[in-house]
Amino acid sequence: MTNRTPLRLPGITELPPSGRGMRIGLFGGSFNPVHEGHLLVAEQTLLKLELDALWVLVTPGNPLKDRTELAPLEERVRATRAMMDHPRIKVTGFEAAHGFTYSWQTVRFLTQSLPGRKFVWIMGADNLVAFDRWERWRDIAAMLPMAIYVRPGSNRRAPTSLAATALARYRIDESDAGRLASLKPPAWVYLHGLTSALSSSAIRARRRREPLV
Ligand SMILES: Nc1ncnc2c1ncn2[C@@H]1O[C@H](COP(=O)(O)OP(=O)(O)OP(=O)(O)O)[C@@H](O)[C@H]1O
Ligand SMILES: O=C(O)c1ccc[n+]([C@@H]2O[C@H](COP(=O)([O-])O)[C@@H](O)[C@H]2O)c1
Repeated sequence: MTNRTPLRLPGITELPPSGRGMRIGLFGGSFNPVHEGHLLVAEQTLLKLELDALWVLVTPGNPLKDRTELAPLEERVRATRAMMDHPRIKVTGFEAAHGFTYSWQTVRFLTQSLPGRKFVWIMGADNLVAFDRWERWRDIAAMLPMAIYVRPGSNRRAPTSLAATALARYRIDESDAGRLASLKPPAWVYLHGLTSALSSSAIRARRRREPLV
């Protein structure tokens, strides 16, 4: 008998199973374009959550964002792979191939198809502010633990946002972040650490002003 579950996710290669169940961070994003703030979140959460791997999910399109300026998925996947060249990081655009629009679909698919893995949802503090507008956000919180990473501009609003307040009793102390992946959801942590003020929208705005940059 083997506990290896074959992965059928395009762009993700199988990793060796570990005795305690592999801990995998899911870091979804538009990456339009990718920047060093994304890399910072990826590296810091790998470390602080004691993850074995981080899967970067390049979305076909955030359902809450305007898509006028959205670069093609393949282009965003390619640039994100180049930026996140790290042995524990896998970058994939698999949500598009499955026709997933909402994160709850991705989370349900992964947690059901790979029950031996311990998944954690990762997002910046700005997304906690808007989390109550996500489709089936309470179901997401009930399906897997979540880690919120500090982000300049959102740190005052995020901890008192509607979703943070609704989920307040499930918040764990940052000193326990290494245990988060093993906790039964709902469970979440607000992570502090190195910060980056970079944003894709600011980069796009600069490119519009200075097209040759
Ligand atoms: N500088 C940053 N610090 C912390 N988290 C970040 C930072 N930039 C992006 N993130 C997080 O990374 C994920 C992907 O972000 P995304 O691709 O939307 O980039 P963005 O810079 O937020 O884009 P935009 O400015 O267009 O909203 C999100 O969870 C977001 O909160
Ligand atoms: O499912 C939703 O309703 C939903 C709403 C907003 C954002 N998301 C997801 O959140 C992740 C971060 O999005 P973004 O655009 O902030 O990088 C990305 O995986 C999106 O698909 C998901």
